[in-house]
Amino acid sequence: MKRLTILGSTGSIGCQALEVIKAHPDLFSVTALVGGYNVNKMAAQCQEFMPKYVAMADEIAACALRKLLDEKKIKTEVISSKHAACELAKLSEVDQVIAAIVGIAGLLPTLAAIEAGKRVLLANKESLITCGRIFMDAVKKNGAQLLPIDSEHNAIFQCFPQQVQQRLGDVSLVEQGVSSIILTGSGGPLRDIPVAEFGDVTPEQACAHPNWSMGRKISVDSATMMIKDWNILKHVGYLTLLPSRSKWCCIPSLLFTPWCVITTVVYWRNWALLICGYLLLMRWLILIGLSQVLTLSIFARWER
Ligand SMILES: NC(=O)C1=CN([C@@H]2O[C@H](COP(=O)(O)OP(=O)(O)OC[C@H]3O[C@@H](n4cnc5c(N)ncnc54)[C@H](OP(=O)(O)O)[C@@H]3O)[C@@H](O)[C@H]2O)C=CC1
Ligand SMILES: CC(=O)[C@@H](O)[C@H](O)COP(=O)(O)O
Repeated sequence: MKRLTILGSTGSIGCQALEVIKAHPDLFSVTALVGGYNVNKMAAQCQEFMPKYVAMADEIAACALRKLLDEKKIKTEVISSKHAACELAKLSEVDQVIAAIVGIAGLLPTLAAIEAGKRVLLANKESLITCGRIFMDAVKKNGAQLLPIDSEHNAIFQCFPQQVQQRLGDVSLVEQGVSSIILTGSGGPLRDIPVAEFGDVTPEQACAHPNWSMGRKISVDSATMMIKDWNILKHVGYLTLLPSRSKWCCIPSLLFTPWCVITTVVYWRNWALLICGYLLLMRWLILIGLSQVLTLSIFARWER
């Protein structure tokens, strides 16, 4: 039984992670949840998953949550200090941490989990974009594991042999025979809107991705294609690849695939190429990460 802390449990990735856990109660259990300000959603999650601890982003949200939990006689301990999320990320009784707080707020709790030597399933792109080298050094120093669970990085990860997967951040992909890596981009909801009309686009339009159901920040990053720049920056930190040392390609004009099925192509020096993608289910990636299998050898029960 793997015991988990979920950072950002009230968000899109967090809720999907809880769906995975709910479908596999014999394999995974929730020890701690961390949310921001969505008190009602957190109360519902506490009622369903009975975590031992919860952290909220501020004391107002924590007080409101304590009140709701008291009414329902739920015993979860609710905290909200400055370091509350970090404390729950490094609990000794926790095996794995899902890092799915959006933005820079996710940095310190994720780093705390790494410093505690946890296996970290990383959705928070921002940590590697801003602090890739620091994070990868901390992974090595503390014997932690970092597994990407956003679609692009997980797809690349799946294309590598196990000896590379186990040494990411500490191995030269060029020396391992990788020639280049291509990301695809769908263009999201604005794909067919001329740039000249972007000024009239509403937040709701920008967040209405035709294929993925994601939080608002990542949806806007996808709609503006900024997400692809983020992803390249993130690769540089995560894979220890400097753009000058390897050919980095992100060619939306060539690989503008509206379906979001193939996310990555890895070219090898021997002319082999490995293509990976997912059928629009973040739950698959989460399950692969949680179950510690590197290939799709586990059958997802909710699909039966
Ligand atoms: N959604 C997806 O399919 C994908 C997401 N990602 C990445 O995963 C991360 C999460 O994305 P997503 O789930 O879409 O985002 P959401 O906006 O849906 O959720 C964000 C989560 O972060 C929490 N949060 C926000 N601010 C704070 C804070 N100050 N302290 C503690 N918690 C906070 C929110 O809490 P609350 O709502 O309670 O305020 C919520 O639980 C992002 O970095 C994104 O780039 C990567 C690949 C795919
Ligand atoms: C689900 C996920 O991880 C996103 O990063 C997604 O891949 C965005 O892709 P598009 O911007 O190409 O739609």
